[in-house]
Amino acid sequence: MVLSPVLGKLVSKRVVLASASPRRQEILTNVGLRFEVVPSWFKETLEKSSFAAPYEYAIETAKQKALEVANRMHVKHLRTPDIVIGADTIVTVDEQILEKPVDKQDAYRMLSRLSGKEHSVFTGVVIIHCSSKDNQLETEITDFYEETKVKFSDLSEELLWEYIHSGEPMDKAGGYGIQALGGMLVEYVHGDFLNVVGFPLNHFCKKLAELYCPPLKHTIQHIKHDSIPSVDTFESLSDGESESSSFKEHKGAIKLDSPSGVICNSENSSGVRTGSVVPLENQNGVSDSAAKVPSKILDLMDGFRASKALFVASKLKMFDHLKKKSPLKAVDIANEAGTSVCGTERLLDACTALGLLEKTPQGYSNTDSANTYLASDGEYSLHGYIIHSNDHLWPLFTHLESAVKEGSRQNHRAFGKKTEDLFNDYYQSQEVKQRFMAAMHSIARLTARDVATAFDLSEFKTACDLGGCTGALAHELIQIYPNMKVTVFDLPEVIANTSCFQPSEQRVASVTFVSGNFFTDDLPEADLYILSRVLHDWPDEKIHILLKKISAVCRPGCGILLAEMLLDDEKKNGRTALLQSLNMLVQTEGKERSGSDYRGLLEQHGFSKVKIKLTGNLLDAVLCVKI
Ligand SMILES: Cc1cn([C@@H]2O[C@H](COP(=O)(O)OP(=O)(O)OP(=O)(O)O)[C@@H](O)[C@H]2O)c(=O)[nH]c1=O
Repeated sequence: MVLSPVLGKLVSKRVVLASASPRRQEILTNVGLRFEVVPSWFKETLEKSSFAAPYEYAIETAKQKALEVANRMHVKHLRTPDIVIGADTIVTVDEQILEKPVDKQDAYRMLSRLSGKEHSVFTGVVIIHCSSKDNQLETEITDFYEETKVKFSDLSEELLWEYIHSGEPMDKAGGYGIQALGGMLVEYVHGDFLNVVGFPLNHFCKKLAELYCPPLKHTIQHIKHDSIPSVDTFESLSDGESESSSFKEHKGAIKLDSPSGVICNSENSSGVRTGSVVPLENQNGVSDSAAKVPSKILDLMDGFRASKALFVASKLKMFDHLKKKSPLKAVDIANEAGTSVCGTERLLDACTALGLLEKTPQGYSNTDSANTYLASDGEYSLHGYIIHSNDHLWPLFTHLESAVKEGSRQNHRAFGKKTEDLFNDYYQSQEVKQRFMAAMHSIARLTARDVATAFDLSEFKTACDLGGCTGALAHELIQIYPNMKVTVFDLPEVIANTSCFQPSEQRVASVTFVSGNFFTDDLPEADLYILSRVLHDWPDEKIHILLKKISAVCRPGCGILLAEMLLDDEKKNGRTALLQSLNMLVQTEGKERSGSDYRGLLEQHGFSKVKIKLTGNLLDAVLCVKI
């Protein structure tokens, strides 16, 4: 990947964003960084007058936010993160620091000060590298700030109040959001736009490049003093693992500053190569046509081949063999897996090109990602979900065309039987049941931390995870909220098979398993009801039945926590969630919904204060409280 090798250095690290700001999450998610969001509880109350310059205040606040999270995660015996990122954005005008307005009057005070003038927006950023020595947290802190100048037009009273009543100013420094309605107030911006939005991405990448990729001697002349190292410098650092499809479109179209070459695409179905710098004399006319190659479309055409290569390598346990011993030659792996040598070699080579394996003259080895996510014993292994995708979703997706024509699920076509109840199918054979539970478990393990920390849930003393399956989320919750007791409520055939998914060393006593059907049986009492990947299985009518039932047993102050992939309101961005909605079409009567859709459903049953959090992980979170 040309653009993201610096971020790629963070792939195998546990990165935490210590910020509740949805804008920061979005900026970092958009560039393919994988991170957990753990909002800081640090109160922004440092004495401003004790700082010589406003940026010092922003940096110190960012530092305190990040340190609070690093300490909390360490002290609570959670896995200490590798890196915590904190940020603080402030606006300064007439030597005054403006933070987020406390009420509409305060927003009016701020915006009228900014009217017709130039002001500065500073974001202080802190990157903390954490380690644990003798149970003590050790930190190495890197900080920086970015300043952007913004000028507002003269704002009339009417405009000011209309803007304030839109609600947009309230959670934003200086009382405006340049990325939305607030953009209409702005005459000019000098500097990094994203810095105003809340995170100076360019400067952040430079810092990472400084920290992780000190320039090699022979490339120094390519790096302008004030720029992110130019793409040919990144090229030599690129590790296939960091490849993310959202950047691929740029490939083949980018001409390097360096006179020595052009970037073209590695072998795809059109026979055009990608990813390497090709000297001019070797181009064979590729450079002219490369700009015209529709890389994104070609990648999509290849998408099913790549998925299937991953599925088959997982099914044949190749990542497990390589985790046990590596490097291994194709012939050794073929012997282990009982497969042909020529077929195995092609599969391993394809997996190497997909960035899942590394290949040297000594043989093949797993990448760090493959060890973590693809080997079946990895802590965050996706093996269960991959096998479910291969054995269950793949056949269903071959009938997508019928699903789209008919607007309904295709279980009868894929598996030759009509499904009256989705889960009947899953649970009638032991093998299918185990496979489905392993799939749900792997997604739950991967997302549980982000869901559990999306909001401060410490006020809820008891929780009931309806359809909580193996209890993965329940176990995460009691780690983070040690005083919480969690009941996992699921069908008897699920509860009977949870034992092999239980953690060995945790305080298991705080998690209780109760069997029942949430549509037909009484619900256990709880302060907080959790529905993780449940509502997306059902049409609105069924959701109303369930929410009505939960509402009836909820006392005022009790809550519901939803964990779902949230669609954007316009249903046009976020391909994972939109593809997941197709996934629901082929196998259920349900669908994915937006945060506003869920808000609407919840409010009809007396739940209010609906808060929506995009976590940057596969599942987002929605919290609401019964009034
Ligand atoms: C000027 C401006 C600011 N913001 C937001 O203002 C918040 C600043 O507050 P903070 O204290 O730095 O962050 P926070 O939101 O309280 O989150 P946290 O990091 O948890 O303290 C951040 O959200 C920014 O995006 C915009 O979205 N657009 C703009 O044009």
